[in-house]
Amino acid sequence: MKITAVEVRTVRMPLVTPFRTSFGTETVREAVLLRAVTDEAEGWGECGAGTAPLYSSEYTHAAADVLARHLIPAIRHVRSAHHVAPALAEFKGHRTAKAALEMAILDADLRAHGQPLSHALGATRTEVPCGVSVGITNTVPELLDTVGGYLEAGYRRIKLKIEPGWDIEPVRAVRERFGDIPLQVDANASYSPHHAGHLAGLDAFDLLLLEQPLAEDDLPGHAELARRLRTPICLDESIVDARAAAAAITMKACQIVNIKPGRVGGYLEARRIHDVCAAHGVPVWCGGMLETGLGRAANVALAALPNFLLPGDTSASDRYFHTDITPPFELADGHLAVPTGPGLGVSPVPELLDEVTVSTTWVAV
Ligand SMILES: CC(=O)N[C@@H](Cc1ccc2ccccc2c1)C(=O)O
Ligand SMILES: [Mg+2]
Repeated sequence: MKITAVEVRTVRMPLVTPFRTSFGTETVREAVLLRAVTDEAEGWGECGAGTAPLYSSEYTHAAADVLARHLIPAIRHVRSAHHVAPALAEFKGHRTAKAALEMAILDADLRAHGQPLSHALGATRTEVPCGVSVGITNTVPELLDTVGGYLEAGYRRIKLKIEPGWDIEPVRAVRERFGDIPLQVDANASYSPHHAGHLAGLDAFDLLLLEQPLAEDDLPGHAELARRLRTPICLDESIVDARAAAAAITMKACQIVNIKPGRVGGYLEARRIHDVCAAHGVPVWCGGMLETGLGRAANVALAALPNFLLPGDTSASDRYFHTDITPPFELADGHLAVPTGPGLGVSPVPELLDEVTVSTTWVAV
C-alpha cells in the first residue's frame, strides 16, 4: 500500500444538550477528521482532541497543525498501519493526532483487504452493551430527569460526572430514585488527596467505580485512595499507553481501566493495553470522547474484545448529535451492533460531512 495524500478536515457539530464536566461545558463538538488516500483504498481517522486543552494538553488547532506540518510528512514511506506508530515515535506527545493518522491508515489497509476492524482487533462479540456519561446539571431534579430519559432509552449503565460540591448529593438522589442500577462516577481529576475522607462517603452507594478522582500524574495518590475506599478506582487520563497501564496496575493505583484509543495513540496501542490488563485480571471498558460515527464505529469494534467486561461510554449517536456524519448508531435493547463491513464499516455521508465542515487542508506525501 502506498500513501499518496491525507486530507485534514475540521468539523463542528452542535451537541443536543450542553455537556458539563469538572473541566468545562461543551456545546459544540469541534473535531479533526482525516481522509487517507492510498493507491489501494481510502481510510478515515478521527482525532479525539477538544477545542481547548481542557481534558488534556491537546486541542484541535494544534492537532491539525502537527498533522500537516510533522506527522503526515513523516509517514510518506509507511506501507502498513503497524508501521505508523514507529514512524511517529520521534515526535513527543500529540497522541490523539497520532491516533487519528494511524486510524486512517488502518482503515484504508483493512478496506483494501476486505477485513472488518473488529476482526483485526480480535473482537469476540457482535454487539456491545452501552453505558452513558451524564454531565453536571444545574439542579438535582434536572439530573434525575436526564438519568430517567437515558434509562428509558435502554442504557445499561449510568455514569455521573462529579466535582467538589457536586458528588454525594446527586449520587444519593439517583440511588433513591432509581435503586440499584449499574452506576459509576467520573471526576476528571478534579479532587485532591485531602478529599479522601469526603470521597470515602461514596462507598455508601455501591458504585461500580470511581473514575480518575486525582491528577493524571498522581499514581501514588490513587494507590493511597484505593487502599482507603471500598469503591474500585478506575483510571482514564493517567493511562496514556500500555507502559502506564502496567505501572498503574503494579502500584495498585487502579482496579479498572477506561481505554480510549485517542488518548493512548491509537487502536493498536489500545489493544496492547487490553492485553496488559487482561494478563493482570484488570477489567477494562471503552471510554468516549464525543466521537462522530467514525470514531464511534471503531470504539464499538474495540469494545467487543473479550476483556471489555464493563459497559463503555459507547453511546448512540443521538446522545450527542441531532445528525451524525455517518448513518447513526442506534441503541437496540441497550446494545450497539459491531459494524461488519471492511475497515470501520461506516463512511461519512458526503453531504452531511460538507454541512459541518469548517475547513479542509490537502497534504500530499
Ligand atoms: C464521555 C466522557 O465523559 N468522556 C470523557 C470526558 C470528555 C468529555 C468531553 C470531551 C470533549 C472533547 C474531547 C474530549 C472530551 C472528553 C471522560 O470519560 O472523561
Ligand atoms: Mg473519564
